[in-house]
Order: sequence, then structure tokens, then C-alpha cells
Amino acid sequence: MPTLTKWSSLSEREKELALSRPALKDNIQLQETVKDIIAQVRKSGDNALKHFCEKFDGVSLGSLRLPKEIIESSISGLSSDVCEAIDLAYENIRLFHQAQYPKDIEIETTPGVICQQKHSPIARVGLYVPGGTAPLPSTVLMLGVSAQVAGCELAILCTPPNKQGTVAPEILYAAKKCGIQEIYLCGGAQAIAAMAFGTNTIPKVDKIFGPGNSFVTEAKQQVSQTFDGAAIDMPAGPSEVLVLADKDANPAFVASDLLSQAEHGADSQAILVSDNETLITRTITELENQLNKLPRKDIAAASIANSRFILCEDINKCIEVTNTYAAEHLIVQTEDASILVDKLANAGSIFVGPWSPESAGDYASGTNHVLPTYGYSRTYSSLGLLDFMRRYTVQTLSKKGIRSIGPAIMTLASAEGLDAHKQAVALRLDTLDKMEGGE
Ligand SMILES: NC(=O)c1ccc[n+]([C@@H]2O[C@H](COP(=O)([O-])OP(=O)(O)OC[C@H]3O[C@@H](n4cnc5c(N)ncnc54)[C@H](O)[C@@H]3O)[C@@H](O)[C@H]2O)c1
Ligand SMILES: N[C@H](CO)Cc1c[nH]c[nH+]1
Ligand SMILES: [Zn+2]
Repeated sequence: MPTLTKWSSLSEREKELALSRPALKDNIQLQETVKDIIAQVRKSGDNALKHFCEKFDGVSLGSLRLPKEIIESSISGLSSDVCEAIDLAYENIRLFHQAQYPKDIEIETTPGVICQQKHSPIARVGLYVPGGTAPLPSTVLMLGVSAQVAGCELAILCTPPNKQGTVAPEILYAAKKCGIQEIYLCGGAQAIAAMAFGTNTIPKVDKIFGPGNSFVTEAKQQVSQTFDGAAIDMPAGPSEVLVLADKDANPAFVASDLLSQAEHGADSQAILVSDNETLITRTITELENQLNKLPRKDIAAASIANSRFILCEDINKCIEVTNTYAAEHLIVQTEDASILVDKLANAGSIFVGPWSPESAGDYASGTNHVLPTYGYSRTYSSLGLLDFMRRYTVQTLSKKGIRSIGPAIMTLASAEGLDAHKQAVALRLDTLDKMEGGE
């Protein structure tokens, strides 16, 4: 069990290490492994996918696409409780994402010059749903509802098969609700490569979405850096949570929130930052008690070994450390949580006060649980409807408009030495002069 770390006693290098991500430890090796997987998928397509499925998931597949009959019969066995819970989560996520629908803009910048900004859905999207450690139907909703509300033409889903060579019925039910027709049994870096470049069976898509382990996240980075690959949403790797708590926090609540992310994987990271030593020691005791009762105790314990319990001299230092870490999830359990939130700059999603566990956002409050990790919440946003859309501009100039801004355009074109640009305007102004002279 990790011990309390006194922030003020660490050197600058130790501070950096304390906030480093465990999943990035063997980055060079990871890059090489993923590069090789992508190359093999590009070369051998479906055969490579089946080979990696056998190697990493221990399943020998006949067909990569899950047949419709299996999907339907699998869904029919689900209990009504599970369906109703998925229905409730679906509805809240749909409401929150529908509210994000962007407004088109139209303004006349100069009389006769009309500029518009419009939005359209990205046509073909690939959704990755993790499945190595646990099947995640909630991730299907986060990705699928967004694609559905945006109006994407094609949404395909890739997820690793379970040991029976199929997919959890909860995933299939959630996918059906989101209108996803094509489900492929394919996980890891190979699934990302398949969606980015296409294979005989899996269609190439324009943009890939979804979280995953470090292999998946690295593959997304690599395919997005080639011109013939696909765009990606963000680096959304192993789960992270930082809890910022003061003397008023409930240690049992804090411990449960830390453990809820620790159970995602051994390379997940849970961090507690506080200005109160008693709160930290009580949380560690609670954490030990709760950990021992968890079925996924081994995974959570491995992750807790990467955890940090940081004691700062005051709440302002706590805020500074929190902003430096830039967590995927930030839980604020302090006396003045809703006031403090305005000082917290970098986080994928923030949970305010004792009654807002991260599990709420993971499943059913309506916000998206696909969030940037590795500190990328400094610059990347949480997944939202706009990620499934593209914006573009339209401009329409009247005769009055080109007359009005034409001379300035010609001057700027001359300044850049680009005569053809100048000519495109000069020709029009000359034509207008002749037309108007002759009228
Ligand atoms: N950031 C987010 O928004 C977010 C949301 C949900 C889940 N997550 C994270 O997603 C991750 C899910 O990970 P997972 O492992 O359960 O499922 P996963 O589907 O991401 O990965 C499983 C796949 O990894 C590949 N793999 C496993 N070992 C490998 C190896 N040695 N070499 C090459 N490939 C290998 C296999 O192909 C396997 O199918 C967790 O880390 C979780 O924390 C993040
Ligand atoms: N906490 C994960 C995002 O990092 C999402 C999730 C899915 N199911 C449970 N939790
Ligand atoms: Zn979670």
C-alpha cells in the first residue's frame, strides 16, 4: 500500500516523477510493437487480424463480422433490469449531446460580403470499444449516441471477442439502440489499423473514436500521423482519477472513488491530493478495507501500487498540483467545492461535491466518459458532439462586395508577390467596370 508523500519535501525531479503516468514507462518498446502490428494489418488484412486475435485474445475466428442472427438472439436473453438501465443512460447521454448541437453562423462582414460557418456530420466513423479487461457497454453509448445525434452516415464498431468468440449482449443491445449495424470481433492496435486503412471485411473510416489500453492509444496516434490513415478523437488511454479533498471529505467516499478507477487496469492511476494529513491516513485505511472486498482485487491492487497520496501545505498548493497533473477525471470533495471548481483549469471531467462519484459520469449522468489522459486534458477536450462533425465556411460576394474589398485584396496579393491572385480580382473589377460603363 503506498504511503503519504509530503509535496514540499520532494525535489523538482521527484515531483515530476510523482505525477508521471505508469502506462508511458516503456514507450519506445510500445511504439515498435504497435508499428509492427499496423504494418502486418496493412500487408495481410483479415488474415493478420485473425492471427492477432488468436495471439492476444486466444480466440480462433471464422468470420470477423458478428452475424445479425447472433446479435438478435444474444440481445433477447438480456434481463429487463439491464435493458432499462441502458435505456436510462442512453436517454441522459442523448439529451446532453443533443444540447451541444452547434448553431450555423451567417454575417455580412462588409456590405455585399456574406460569410457563413456551417456544420456537417463526418460521414464514416469507426468506434472502438475496449474489451480486454471488461466489456464496456457504457462506452458503446458514449460513442454511439454521439455518432447517432451527429447524423454520421456509417458507424462501425470494433471490440475484442470474449473467450466464447462473441461479444457481451449488453454491448450488442447498446449498439442496437445507437443504430450501429456493423460489429467486428477485433481488438487492440490491429482493430485501429483495420479501421484506418480498411481490410477485405472491415471498411476504412474517416475518423476513429474511443478509448483503450496503451496499445490502442498508441495505434491511434500512429494511424493519425499518416496521410492515408484516419483522423482520431484524442489520446484516451488508461483511466486516471485525481481526488482533491480537504478535512471535510468522507474518507470512505474518497477511497471508493480512487478504487473505481484503479479497477480498470494495472496501469490506471489514482491520486489523492489534500492539505489534511488525517484525511489521507484515514483514506488509506478505508482503501485497504474496501480493496480486500473487491472481486477485481488483483488489478486494483496493482494499480494502487502506482497511486500517490500527496500532502500539500495548503489548498492553493493542492490546486497547483492538481492543475499540473491535468487528470482525466477530477473529483473535488472540499467544503467549498463549487467555488473551488473555477480555479481548476485542466481536467477532462470534473465531479463536484460528495454526491458526485465518478461512476455517475462513467455511466449515466449524460456527460461523455471518453476523456483525454496522459495530461492531454491541458489541450484536448472531453469527447462531445462536435467531434463527430466538421465545420466549414461558405462565402458569397455580390458585385458591391467585390468592388468594396477587391482593391485591398489586390494590394495584399501584390505584397505577397502572387500575381495570379491579384489577377483573379482585377479581371472581375474590369468586367464590372465594362458592364456598368455599358449599362
Ligand atoms: N480514457 C478513457 O476515456 C477511457 C474510457 C474507458 C476505458 N478506458 C481504458 O481503456 C482500457 C481498456 O483496456 P483493456 O485492455 O481492457 O481493453 P482494450 O480493448 O483496450 O485492449 C485489449 C486488446 O489489447 C491488445 N493487447 C493486449 N496485450 C497485448 C500485447 N502484449 N501486445 C499487443 N497487443 C496487446 C489485444 O489485442 C486485446 O484485444 C483501460 O486501460 C481503461 O482504463 C479509458
Ligand atoms: N472510467 C472510464 C473512463 O476512463 C469509463 C468507464 C466505463 N465503465 C466504467 N468506467
Ligand atoms: Zn470507470
